[in-house]
Amino acid sequence: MLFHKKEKALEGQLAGAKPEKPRKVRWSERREPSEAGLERFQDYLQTYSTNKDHPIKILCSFYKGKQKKLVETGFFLILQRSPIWIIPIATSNIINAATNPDAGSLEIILLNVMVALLFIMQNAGTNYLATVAFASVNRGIEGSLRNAMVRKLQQLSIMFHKEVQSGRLQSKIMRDVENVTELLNQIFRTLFFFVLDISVIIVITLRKSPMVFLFFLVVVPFAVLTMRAFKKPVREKNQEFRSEMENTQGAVAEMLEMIPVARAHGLQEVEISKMNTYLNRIVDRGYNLDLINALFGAVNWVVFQSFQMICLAFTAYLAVKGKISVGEVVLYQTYFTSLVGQISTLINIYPQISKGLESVKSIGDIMGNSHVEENNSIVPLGELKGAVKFVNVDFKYPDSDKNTLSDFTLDVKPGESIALVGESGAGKSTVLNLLIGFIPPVSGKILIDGINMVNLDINEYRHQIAVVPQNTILFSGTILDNIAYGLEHVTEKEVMEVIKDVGLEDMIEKLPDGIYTQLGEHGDKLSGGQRQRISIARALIRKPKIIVFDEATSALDSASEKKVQEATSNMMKNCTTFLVAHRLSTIRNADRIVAMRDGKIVEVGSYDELMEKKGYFYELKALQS
Ligand SMILES: Nc1ncnc2c1ncn2[C@@H]1O[C@H](COP(=O)(O)OP(=O)(O)OP(=O)(O)O)[C@@H](O)[C@H]1O
Repeated sequence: MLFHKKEKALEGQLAGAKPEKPRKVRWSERREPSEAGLERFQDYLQTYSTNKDHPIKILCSFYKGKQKKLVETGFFLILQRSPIWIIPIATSNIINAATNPDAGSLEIILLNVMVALLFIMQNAGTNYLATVAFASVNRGIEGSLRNAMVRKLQQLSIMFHKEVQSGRLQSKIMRDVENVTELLNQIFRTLFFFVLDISVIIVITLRKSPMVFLFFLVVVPFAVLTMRAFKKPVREKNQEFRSEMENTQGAVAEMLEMIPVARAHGLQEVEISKMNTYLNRIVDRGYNLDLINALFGAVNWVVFQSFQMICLAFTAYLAVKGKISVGEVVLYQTYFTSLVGQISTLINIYPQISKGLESVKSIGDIMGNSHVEENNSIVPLGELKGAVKFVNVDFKYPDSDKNTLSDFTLDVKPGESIALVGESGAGKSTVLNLLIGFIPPVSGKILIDGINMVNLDINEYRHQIAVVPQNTILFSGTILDNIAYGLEHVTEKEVMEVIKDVGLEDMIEKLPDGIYTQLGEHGDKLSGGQRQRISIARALIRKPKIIVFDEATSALDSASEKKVQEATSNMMKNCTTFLVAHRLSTIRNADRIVAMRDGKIVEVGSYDELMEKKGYFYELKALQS
């Protein structure tokens, strides 16, 4: 956008910043090219549609095209892990050499120390290389998965977005993807190490002493299960504590939201005592958790050490009987610890694995959702003229048992202004939603410049219309960013013109940064009326051929509204206007007023015609005056 350069310069001046030195591009800045992102998006859609109930298959497909990196990661992980298997062997050899000294003992000790040191040293490098290779795969999956979800959310119908809480969608994009990344990490690292360690230990033990192998086969599962039994109460208390924390988190969020309401009604103490109940419960649960952690931690330690002593007793017995060497006693002791540790870790991460698999499924609520807005693009629209024709349109919301709109027929010429009036729930916003293409008619058709809307490229159409919604939506950015939202070529003069049209020039002049003033989140620093005017300016600057106002001036006082109307009337001569307003004086200048009741058109005519007719519109007007 033309203004961005200037804005950056302005920021630089304010901060007194020096020009930055060229620097190396970091991983986080290496963006996936958009075609690759699109290809990956298609892959994810395909995966989620064909493997709906198979999270493991979905998970495997995330690695598509990354096999080379995975092999590289595996190679470095094996090297990284190798000291764990080599050190006990070297230690065993050294102890054997030391306990049975002869002429070659010192050489054996030196050689084993050197080999062990070599394996230890390489760990630093291979650990780093494994992490780099693995992180690039996993972070890549994390990024492209979020990217695909964002793309899909932009495609899902407005009805879907109205029905699903935005908080749930946010949690899917952030928390669920995080769980999946964690799962990928766990699966690859923990499972890989588990399989490697167990295989190496089995092979070495089987070759050296089948008797010790049999002992491991019986005692290791027994040790793991006993330790697990003692851990169960700790896990349960942990879960209770976690769920209490989650409840409290929800309550804190609600309390923060309610602060203005509570303050306005003098209910601070009620809120404090409500929160105290939650906070006290956390204290109790936390205290119980600490006690049980300490108690069972100690019991667990005792069980583990006892089993180690059993293992030591058994291998020492074999050594006394001359079946194994003293060094091998140490070797098997280390392997025993490693086996018990590995199996326990695997069991402990099981909840994390099942949480991750749940998240893989939960992401499917977005990726596998079929409520996508249809865009047939059969007939090119070209330059929009603004003719709109509703022909016998019926509409029914999916969960509703009766039609919201019935037999709605209206022929609107280019440049005409139409006001929709009627009681709350009459169906006015539904007509506007149909016109924008947010919802399709159940029967009947809508023609835009004579073309059935279902055959249009809906994006091409929407680029030529503008909508001022009931609830003004601003984003954190400058006033300029908010007005020129999505437009690439806008001049300062054009922005200032629309600002003048909506009567915001006085306010902007008083701001030290003018149109470059940063708005807070959702434009919180502005009044309702100011926000609405920015929203109108955003629509006007697009020079649309059809403009839709849904209660767009409700937050303005009558004088401001009149000013906005006068200023925008010139511009609106060139475009078809659809307007919904509860304040009936607002629609006085509309070419035609369409009065609606229960989803049907009751009357159509100019303001004077309808007032003269003394019908439904006249009654509505009388109620307001
Ligand atoms: N997503 C939805 N699902 C089911 N019913 C809906 C949905 N949105 C609106 N309705 C129903 O459709 C009817 C028409 O709603 P609409 O919002 O079009 O009325 P309106 O005339 O614009 O009302 P208001 O002036 O209060 O904005 C109402 O009865 C409403 O309850």
